[in-house]
Amino acid sequence: MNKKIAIIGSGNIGLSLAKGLVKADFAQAGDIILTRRNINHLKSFAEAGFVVSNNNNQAVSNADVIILAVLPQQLNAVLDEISSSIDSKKHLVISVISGVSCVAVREKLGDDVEVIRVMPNTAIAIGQSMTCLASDNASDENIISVTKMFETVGSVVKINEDLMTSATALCACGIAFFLRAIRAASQGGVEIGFHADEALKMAVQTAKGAADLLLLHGTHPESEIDKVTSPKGCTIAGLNEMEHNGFSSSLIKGIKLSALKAGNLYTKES
Ligand SMILES: NC(=O)C1=CN([C@@H]2O[C@H](COP(=O)(O)OP(=O)(O)OC[C@H]3O[C@@H](n4cnc5c(N)ncnc54)[C@H](O)[C@@H]3O)[C@@H](O)[C@H]2O)C=CC1
Ligand SMILES: O=C(O)[C@@H]1CCC=N1
Repeated sequence: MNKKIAIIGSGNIGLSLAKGLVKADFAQAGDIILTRRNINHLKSFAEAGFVVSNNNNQAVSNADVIILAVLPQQLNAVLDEISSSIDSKKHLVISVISGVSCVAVREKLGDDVEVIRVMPNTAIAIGQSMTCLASDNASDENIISVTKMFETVGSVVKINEDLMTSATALCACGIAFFLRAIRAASQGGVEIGFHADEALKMAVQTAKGAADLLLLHGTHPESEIDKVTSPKGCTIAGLNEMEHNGFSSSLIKGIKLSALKAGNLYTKES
């Protein structure tokens, strides 16, 4: 892509995205402007060729695609700051911010600005994001081009905007949920005899294998589980013990709470 990209708010997700886009050869580091209030934190990125700045307006003026990646509670100040530099004919605005509608972004930036909400996860840094995308006013052309952009760094699903907070919980927060499950498995591994480093390696590869089975076979988890659970065997014994202790229920409840929270992270007044 020969368009310039400004990432406004280069923290965890902004930097993961920047790394992923360069790794995927979608953009050159020099075509990505990273902003942050304290650019000392972006030293390694500047050394890697990214343009770094603490001037959001200058970044917006020098870019075509504006990616908003600050925290919800930091957004209003940023929108007020950049609104005069936004040109609806030139700029496409992409927001990765949880719980903020396209309408809310346009209320500050202007009615005719095209806004696309995108919900990636941190695996975007290695091209493995599950990214959900929604918009209420973007042209088909821009939806297609943003879909292609995020497909270079993972899978993309277009959803209705009202499901965006659910996507946040399942996919963006989901990274943490699965990581915690892997950590717990490795802790179990230590208790039954492995050193921590080997237990972690074993748990990680086993989790990867489980996910890949579903991706490559296109099967339902339960059908793969059926292949592991020998009658009167040790898998079903362990699995049922986990269920008696609320394994599925606790994941479901956590995802529901995260989705609820994701919908309440932003207030227009903040
Ligand atoms: N971390 C994640 O896995 C994901 C986060 N998100 C969303 O992305 C947004 C950012 O999340 P994180 O990266 O986790 O937060 P973060 O706190 O790591 O990053 C936010 C960055 O914005 C910078 N910032 C704050 N005010 C600024 C300003 N006025 N000008 C320029 N930079 C400014 C901060 O210095 C910080 O580096 C949030 O809205 C979150 O909901 C979405 C998907 C996944
Ligand atoms: O925890 C959060 O609020 C952000 C949104 C999705 C992932 N991290």
